[in-house]
Amino acid sequence: METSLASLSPPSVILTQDELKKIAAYKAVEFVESGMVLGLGTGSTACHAVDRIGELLRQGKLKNVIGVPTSKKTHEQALSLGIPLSDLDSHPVLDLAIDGADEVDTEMNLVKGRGGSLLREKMVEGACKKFVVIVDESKLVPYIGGSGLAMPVEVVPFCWKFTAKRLKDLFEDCGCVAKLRTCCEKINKKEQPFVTDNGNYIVDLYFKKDIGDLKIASDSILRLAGVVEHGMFLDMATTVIVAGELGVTIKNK
Ligand SMILES: O=C[C@H](O)[C@H](O)[C@H](O)COP(=O)(O)O
Repeated sequence: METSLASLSPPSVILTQDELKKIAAYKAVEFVESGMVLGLGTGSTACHAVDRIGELLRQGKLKNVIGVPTSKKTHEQALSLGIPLSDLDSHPVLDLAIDGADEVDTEMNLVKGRGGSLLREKMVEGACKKFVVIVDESKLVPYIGGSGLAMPVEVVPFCWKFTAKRLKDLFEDCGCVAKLRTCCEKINKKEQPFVTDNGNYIVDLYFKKDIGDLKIASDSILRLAGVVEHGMFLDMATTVIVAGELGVTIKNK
């Protein structure tokens, strides 16, 4: 694993989190070449990368790029920018994907899916030769789950409470709390489940302690009937670009 510092001089003004996301995104788009088939990520950081790809295509600085979006939202964004689109059925091997993450640990393992797009992201990014992750420095954690925020699990709606209970029981020793994700829309003052692009629900897991061996944790979650996928992306990122107040760090596998 090699770590290098890109040449970005320390800013004289404090940058906002969104400006840092944009810096990481633009840096990642430098890896894009004409003729590539690209996985297009989802979320506020990936959105900057998709915008930039659209801009370079419009300017003629990139040509013949094809995008495979990881969500309906990114599909819409890419369409509006005139990026030619395809899917995994037609392009089962992609050259490069660029996407954000909710957490990045010291081994470049990720938590993704706080925006609800983890399943399509894992399918698309798992089919890429290179997967470039773009984050601002707030996403760096010492271990997965270390932010204290959600580790999302996509589950089928059928008896979701049963599945949520089994997920919680799996991680009882870590003080796990399992919560159904809801959306802002209420019907008769009642909160409604957040529904993914695939028609599923999300159960968010919160841990009080380190969950230990991530491969074991991953396998035990995936063994539960009712679980579709989880938001741990283990050993998938090939490059992580981190934008922080002191500049951009690029870490390669
Ligand atoms: O489902 C959402 C995706 O995994 C996003 O890549 C992740 O949540 C990071 O999003 P953002 O760049 O908005 O922080």
